Amino acid sequence: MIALKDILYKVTINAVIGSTGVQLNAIHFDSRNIKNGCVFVAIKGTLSDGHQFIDRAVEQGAVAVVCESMPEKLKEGVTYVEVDNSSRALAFMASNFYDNPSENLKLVGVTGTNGKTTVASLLYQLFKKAGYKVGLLSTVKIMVDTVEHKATHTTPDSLTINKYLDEMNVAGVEFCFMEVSSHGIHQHRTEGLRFEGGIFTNLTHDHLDYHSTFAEYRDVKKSFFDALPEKAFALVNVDDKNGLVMLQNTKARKYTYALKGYADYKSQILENQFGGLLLKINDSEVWTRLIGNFNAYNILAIYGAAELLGLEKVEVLRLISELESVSGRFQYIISNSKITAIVDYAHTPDALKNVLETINSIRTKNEELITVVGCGGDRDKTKRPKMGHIATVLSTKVIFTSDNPRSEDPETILKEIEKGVEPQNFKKTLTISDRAQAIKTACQMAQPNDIILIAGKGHETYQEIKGIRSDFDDFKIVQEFLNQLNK
Ligand SMILES: CC(=O)N[C@H]1[C@@H](OP(=O)(O)OP(=O)(O)OC[C@H]2O[C@@H](n3ccc(=O)[nH]c3=O)[C@H](O)[C@@H]2O)O[C@H](CO)[C@@H](O)[C@@H]1O[C@H](C)C(=O)N[C@@H](C)C(=O)N[C@H](CCC(=O)O)C(=O)O
Ligand SMILES: Nc1ncnc2c1ncn2[C@@H]1O[C@H](COP(=O)(O)OP(=O)(O)OP(=O)(O)O)[C@@H](O)[C@H]1O
Ligand SMILES: N[C@H](CCC[C@H](N)C(=O)O)C(=O)O
Ligand SMILES: [Mg+2]
Repeated sequence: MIALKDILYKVTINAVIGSTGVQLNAIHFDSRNIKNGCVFVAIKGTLSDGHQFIDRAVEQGAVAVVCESMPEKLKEGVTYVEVDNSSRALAFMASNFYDNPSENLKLVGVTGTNGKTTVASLLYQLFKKAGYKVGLLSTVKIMVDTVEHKATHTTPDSLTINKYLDEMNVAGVEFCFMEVSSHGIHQHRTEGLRFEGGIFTNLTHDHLDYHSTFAEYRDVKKSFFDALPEKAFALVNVDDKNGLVMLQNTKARKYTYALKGYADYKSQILENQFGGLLLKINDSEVWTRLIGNFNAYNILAIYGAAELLGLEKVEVLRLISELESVSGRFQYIISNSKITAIVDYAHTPDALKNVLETINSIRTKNEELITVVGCGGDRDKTKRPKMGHIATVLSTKVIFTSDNPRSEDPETILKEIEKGVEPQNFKKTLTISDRAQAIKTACQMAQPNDIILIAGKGHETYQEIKGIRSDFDDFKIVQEFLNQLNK
């Protein structure tokens, strides 16, 4: 048990009704989870307003309520705290509740449109190989050193983040790498955490359904760097035109990385093949099993971060050469008849373009490149025609299919993707909304030495159609069809 007043440190309070000495056993922001003795934090969400559920939370046993406006009906014996912003309050309360666990380890946040999972996961791998106890909060999974937990978000809510950081403290974790999504920053999920460093990968088109303009999306990312403390490092990709924008108002120590321009950490691609990349980083050569130009940026980011966190340069280079690719990121198999099937999480126009350009730079021109791709429902619709255009321009054949349509009509999404296809490219395309059928058709069409790219879902092991999630794994499915078809 802990007193309410002990977890309100740093929370901006407007008014209090009742005693802040009340004892609590848990914090909840969803009335459906409330049990006796907890505090309910009412948050204005995107679908509903948590303030509507205050009465229900109190009926279910909440002894305290944190809200942005006092409810009309107050219950005797319950404490009500009015704050400026409930999401921020929740983040500080969560951190206080778990005794500020981010202060007991070195926490590094990775933000940007693409590459967050890759950079965070590779840093986790690298620091594990260097012999440390390490934590990871990522889209793919959460790791408390060697113990794996399921991830539901890229950046979980502040209560979940602090709960896992606390577990990491107990396990003796020294470094934790976490993805910081724009939704996460905007919803104050990372507020109140003490970061040792921040990494910016890039900024391209995504989430313009949630952030109304690109400038707003950029400024949300920037606010993460604005909030870094003086002791922290801010490491940004300056080949991206928004890299320096991220550094404009930060108090943190500023570092840059680049393949093209001038930077503190520089790299050059010496070789780029299916076997991996040969890079020159500052003045040393290093081989990595990761593939594609964009991974040269990811490798450079982890090299810089590892050095800034105190690892020895030569050791970092040696460990980079041992790193394995991240699940669902350019994950590939070569079948018996030499068909290459690649599964990649490219779900933004820029990621799709990068992956296709990488494949085109490696393949010899007489093979086909068959791309199977779709776009998620209940997400930024303006990505759809752009991805349709990119897929058809950069592939020899394209099968449009469903990604996670969620609550939307799959056929409507497919029509919006097709709008981006130029007339001369239509003959390259097929539309098969059933994703398994689309993958099967690609396998049937493929001849020896051809390449199949299955984009958009990467590591995901489900598909969500009309709100129902069923098991679905691109990598397993393509393997099965290639086997079945004796290819
Ligand atoms: C759009 C969005 O970001 N939504 C997130 C948000 O929910 P919301 O604002 O919609 O919540 P709401 O349903 O309106 O409810 C408002 C409040 O009332 C409460 N409530 C609601 C119903 C009830 O009966 N009782 C009750 O108390 C809710 O718990 C909530 O506190 O806050 C929730 C709690 O933190 C999140 O789980 C939820 O993520 C949803 C599931 C989601 O899909 N989010 C995606 C878009 C997301 O966050 N993605 C990013 C990665 C994006 C990327 O970079 O690619 C991520 O970091 O994962
Ligand atoms: N540095 C990069 N620059 C551009 N594209 C990249 C980069 N790294 C990876 N990609 C592409 O973007 C896809 C997603 O990569 P990754 O999962 O690392 O990004 P993310 O930022 O974590 O995405 P999410 O926002 O969904 O969490 C990869 O499958 C690859 O196609
Ligand atoms: N974090 C991203 C992942 C998108 C992955 C794609 N497969 C989809 O479902 O749209 C999002 O929630 O927008
Ligand atoms: Mg991610």
